Amino acid sequence: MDSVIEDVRVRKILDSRGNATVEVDILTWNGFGRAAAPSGASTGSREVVAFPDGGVDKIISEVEDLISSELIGMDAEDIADIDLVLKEIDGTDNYASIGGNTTVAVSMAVSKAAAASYNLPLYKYLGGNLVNEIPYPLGNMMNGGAHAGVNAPDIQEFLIVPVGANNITEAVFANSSVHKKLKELIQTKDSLFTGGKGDEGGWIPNVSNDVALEIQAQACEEVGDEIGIKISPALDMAASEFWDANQEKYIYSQDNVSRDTGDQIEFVKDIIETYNMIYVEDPFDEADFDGFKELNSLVGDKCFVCGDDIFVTNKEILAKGIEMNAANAIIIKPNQIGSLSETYATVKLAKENDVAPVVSHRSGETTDETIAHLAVAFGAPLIKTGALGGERIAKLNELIRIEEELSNPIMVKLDK
Ligand SMILES: O=C(O)[C@@H](CO)OP(=O)(O)O
Ligand SMILES: [Mg+2]
Repeated sequence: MDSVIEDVRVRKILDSRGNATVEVDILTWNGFGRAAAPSGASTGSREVVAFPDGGVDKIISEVEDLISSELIGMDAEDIADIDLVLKEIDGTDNYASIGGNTTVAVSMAVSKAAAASYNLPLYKYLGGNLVNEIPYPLGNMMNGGAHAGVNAPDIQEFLIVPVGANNITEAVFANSSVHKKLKELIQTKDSLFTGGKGDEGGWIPNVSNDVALEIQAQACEEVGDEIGIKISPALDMAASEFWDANQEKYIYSQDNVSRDTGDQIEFVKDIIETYNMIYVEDPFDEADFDGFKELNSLVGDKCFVCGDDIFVTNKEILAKGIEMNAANAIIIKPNQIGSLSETYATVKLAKENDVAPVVSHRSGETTDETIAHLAVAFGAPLIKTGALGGERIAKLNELIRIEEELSNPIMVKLDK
């Protein structure tokens, strides 16, 4: 009774890139939940459709009433049924008619309303009372590729993990210190640097991929020494973005080099070993399961080899990856798959097979903090949500609040 849905509101709001997205309010008899959908720039081709033609305006004018007339009277606790109803309203297998961004925002808002109806925070409502592990934040330090301008490195994200941090506050401040240090280091290598930042708040240096890797490692070491904890470098290469299917090569335009899959395996392995990378995401094109498999067999014991565009939070595609042993980690982005229950099914399959779920933001974000709760509820070892910028710190600061609320919080144990 407490969680019966009484009202559904959908509105058009801004995201961090200045594009339109949806925000959904769900009112129950005794609670309220609000969630907004993010959006990607380097999207996997098998992600569900974000919005149909007509965009958010079509959702407001044509879809809001359809959704609210179905959902009002349903119990927000019945998230699996609600997600099915949304799928039925949509009627396609990839949310092409009402948009996965619409359905994911409804799905998350419904769960938040259900939690609020019983006066529980979302992480506790979903994860249970015994949940006490905090994920390490993968902080975004420098941006290239589709998240930056023309003269930036081809590698999309130079990330770090403060693996020695004892709590989330120490972790997020370690990340912001490395971000500050990198500003100084970039200035020594790039005389034209104006302090420009990419979509996720990382700096955009006008340097080669190699120089970026070097200063990334230097910043980790110097700040790590200053504050007395280990900080490890990590990458999201987003390699689908610079894979040329005709030439069958990875094109590094900033360095004037192209690499076939064999060269790419060697190149990435070498980077991982030289810099002790703890995590590398999308080192190959989304269709290159064999490249993933080979790299995972070479370095999977010491590095998270993580699939984003290759798996798109899709349980069936992950099953193929598990069968091939293509990766030991998977990016979890609820809007790639369109609902909370489908997201959970993928997380469950990953965990059952020792594939680490890494809950992630998108490059276009809002101040919605839901993924902080999902990461804790799912027991994710890592959360990827930037380091700075209002829409990024919304999640990081929420993790600080969650940690404060827990009676016996611990940082999750990383097995790399
Ligand atoms: O590639 C990624 O992992 C994400 C987030 O960092 O970018 P986008 O949202 O553009 O897909
Ligand atoms: Mg990625």
